[in-house]
Amino acid sequence: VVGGTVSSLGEWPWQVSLQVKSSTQKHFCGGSIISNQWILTAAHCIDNLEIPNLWRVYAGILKLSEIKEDTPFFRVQEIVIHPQYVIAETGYDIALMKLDRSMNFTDLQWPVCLPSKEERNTVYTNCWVTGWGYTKEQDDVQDTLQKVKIPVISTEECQTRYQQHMINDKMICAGYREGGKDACKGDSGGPLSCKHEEIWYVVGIISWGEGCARPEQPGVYTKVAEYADWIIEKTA
Ligand SMILES: Cc1c(O)cccc1C(=O)Nc1cccc2ccc(C(=N)N)cc12
Repeated sequence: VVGGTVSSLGEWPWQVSLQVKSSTQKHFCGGSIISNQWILTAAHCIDNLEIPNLWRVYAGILKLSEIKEDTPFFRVQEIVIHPQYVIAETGYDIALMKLDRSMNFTDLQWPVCLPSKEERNTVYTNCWVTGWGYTKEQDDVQDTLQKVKIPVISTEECQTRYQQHMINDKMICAGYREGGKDACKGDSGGPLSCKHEEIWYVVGIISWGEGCARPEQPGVYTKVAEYADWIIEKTA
């Protein structure tokens, strides 16, 4: 996250760190708890890492340095990638991870609400991006979960900022015209969380952007409401 501040423990209880255990173990992407057995993330996080057993899901964490050998994690039993996904920039950048066991909810690990298809036209005015990703384009993963408030912008404004791309109606964009605040590499798969009538929804999934926090280059997110039916079908 660029231009953000540190979060407090339990502030974003649906945020998880998706880590890959190979010869080493490291944070790869963010994700959101949407039920006691399913994590919502970005399909591009899984590129060439489709083997469920590689992944470890850490919930209820604020600092990545908290994670030790004996820190509990969830294994992944199944990975579901949207069938139309190719690369983040052309959309369908959405995936689901089924946990190997049901998660007990606590104050520190708790699901976020999914926006329904009917809420596709809701105007969200209180949206935040969270993650352990880069704080500038050439950076590294951060230790403490960061947060930053970012306004949603219209699809037409977003399309004018990305002339070389097709911003379709299954994408949602957020950013400041002057830049300075944005998601970045390492935040991918994490939520664009919006509070609407006292309830938090995962309105977007951190997907892509030209650089990070550049002026007139907003962040592009997978618009979760457009995939409500797909998510319900796959997690039933
Ligand atoms: C290609 C690249 C890097 O190598 C390092 C940092 C950023 C980038 C980059 O161009 N964009 C990105 C690469 C990977 C994930 C990203 C997620 C969000 C955003 C965003 N701005 N909302 C940009 C991303």
